[in-house]
Amino acid sequence: MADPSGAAPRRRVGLFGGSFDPPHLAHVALARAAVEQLGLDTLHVLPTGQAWHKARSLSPAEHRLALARLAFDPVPRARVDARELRREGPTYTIDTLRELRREHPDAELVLVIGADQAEALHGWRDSAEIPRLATLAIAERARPSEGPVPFDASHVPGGTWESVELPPMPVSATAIRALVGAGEPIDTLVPEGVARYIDQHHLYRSP
Ligand SMILES: Nc1ncnc2c1ncn2[C@@H]1O[C@H](COP(=O)(O)OP(=O)(O)OP(=O)(O)O)[C@@H](O)[C@H]1O
Ligand SMILES: O=C(O)c1ccc[n+]([C@@H]2O[C@H](COP(=O)([O-])O)[C@@H](O)[C@H]2O)c1
Repeated sequence: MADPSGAAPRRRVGLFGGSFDPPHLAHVALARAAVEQLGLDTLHVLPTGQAWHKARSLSPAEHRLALARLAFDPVPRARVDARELRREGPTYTIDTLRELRREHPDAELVLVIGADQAEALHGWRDSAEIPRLATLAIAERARPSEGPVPFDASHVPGGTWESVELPPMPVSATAIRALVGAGEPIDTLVPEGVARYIDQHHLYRSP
């Protein structure tokens, strides 16, 4: 229905961040579902720079950026945004939200995350400010051996969110790295171009 005030609807600008080491089919499905279901005008796909919250060090930025482009360039309205890879120091989503708020002062920002990250969100830098800058959109995440992660909404700062419906896809980048290390195929788990790039650059062959 048209807004009776005649005001144009606010643009919805999405953010979807991750280590993407490597990006896999659940990431791509989540990005597509977010664009469609949330009515996003744009989705910034943000490979993480320095992941302060992960124990292992990530693959070099140039590889993760190339892999992200191969995976997400075909997703309508998604654009791979390298700002977190270029930023000095640890990556905090709040910094990216503040930048995008300045760049899109009239838009609604929508932060897209999997349920596992939503449950950890209270531990993120300046987590209480996040729901003031962005609407949260949360996708269920399947565990490899069980059903979807039961999502506990009490963890969401601010208490409100939208959901992104995704068929359970029990795939993780950790499992893909392990398969490559063991010489097993990964073609059913990642986009074709991603599998080819991993092979050509000998990524993930040793732990
Ligand atoms: N299978 C999945 N289903 C739903 N969401 C997912 C899935 N895999 C990753 N995500 C979400 O995508 C975002 C980026 O995830 P990330 O790049 O860390 O992938 P990952 O598979 O969890 O990696 P790793 O195994 O290295 O921790 C996070 O918000 C995460 O919750
Ligand atoms: O801002 C933080 O403190 C923060 C803490 C943990 C994770 N994040 C972001 O959450 C996104 C998903 O993280 P991950 O670990 O699933 O790759 C990615 O964009 C990270 O930068 C952000």
